Amino acid sequence: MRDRLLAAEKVKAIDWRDGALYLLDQRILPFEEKWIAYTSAAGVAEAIRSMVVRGAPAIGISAAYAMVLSARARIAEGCDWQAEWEEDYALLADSRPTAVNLFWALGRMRDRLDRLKEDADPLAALEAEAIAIHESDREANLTMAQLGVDLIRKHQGNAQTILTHCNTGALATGGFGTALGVIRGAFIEGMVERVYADETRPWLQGSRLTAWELANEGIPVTLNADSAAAHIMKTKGITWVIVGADRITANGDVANKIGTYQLAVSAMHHGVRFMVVAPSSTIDMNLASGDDIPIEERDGSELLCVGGQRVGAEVEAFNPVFDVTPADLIDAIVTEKGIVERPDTAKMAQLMCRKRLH
Ligand SMILES: CSC[C@@H](O)[C@@H](O)C(=O)COP(=O)(O)O
Repeated sequence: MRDRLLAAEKVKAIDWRDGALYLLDQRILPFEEKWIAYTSAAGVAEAIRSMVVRGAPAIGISAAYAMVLSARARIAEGCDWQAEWEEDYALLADSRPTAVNLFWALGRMRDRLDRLKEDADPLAALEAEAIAIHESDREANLTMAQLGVDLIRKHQGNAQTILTHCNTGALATGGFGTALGVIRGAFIEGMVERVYADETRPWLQGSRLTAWELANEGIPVTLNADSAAAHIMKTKGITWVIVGADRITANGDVANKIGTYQLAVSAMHHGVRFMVVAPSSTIDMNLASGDDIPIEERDGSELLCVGGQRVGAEVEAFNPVFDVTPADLIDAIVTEKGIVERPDTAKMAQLMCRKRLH
């Protein structure tokens, strides 16, 4: 299955070459495929903030490369380059608050620098670390896809009708996706009849990105309004809701794109299984529960305007872009270290002690 999964890796959103970070501009997909080259950490921080690049793992990978760009520029400037590198670190850490992969990747880059032998080349070491972070996310996607497919097979086998939310595919990761990776794997194995993709208001990751990724590969996909999800669960024979995550806490609570929580409540009501797929870099064992997760609120204009055109009345808009699904609504969390069914604090702690399966 691994080879067939690798052959399905067609789209990518992040490219590190010729000493620059290239990002596929996700603000204008699916109408235009435009790559932007970044050569400074400040540029990458702005790309994360403005969502040129988005999705928890992709944000972390981009930040890691940004720290290489920072080191190159700061070393060239001379003086106390590490102090200025720390300023870039803080700038990146401030770009988006919810996805913990950002802080995890930045932490790994700083650790690499701290462990550096005196005569070692810091730039080469940081670049190797960023590439390792990128590669290991790609590997994690492959492992999670295989584990997720096995889990589906264990419960129901073929003929899955799956509902998903946001975009968790190649555009959001270093490989071919977390939740969308499992869906891709299940399709390759002949197990998927149809995928329902929530449009994911207000940024439309579902209609612009997920529908585009799935349609490009010939995976049967139907787009629906977020508010149609409960009706679809009731009438369309949904077997699984499969989503990604931006931060999972020590008790198994999951922060993900706004609207995920109501999907989990609905899934429980309709007896539909609920799977979360995320690499261990998304797990934050420092937070006891989802109540502690900082939830990003973005500008109200994202709600009040569509395609740059004002559609809402002249009122204030509240735009939290993530929510927290409590662990007791989740059937399984699939990671590259293994699967946790019916997550709780003890099971999450056991999972984090395990080695990666690849
Ligand atoms: C593999 S991506 C998992 C999550 O990052 C994804 O579901 C999500 O919520 C992305 O939010 P976004 O605001 O588009 O960065």
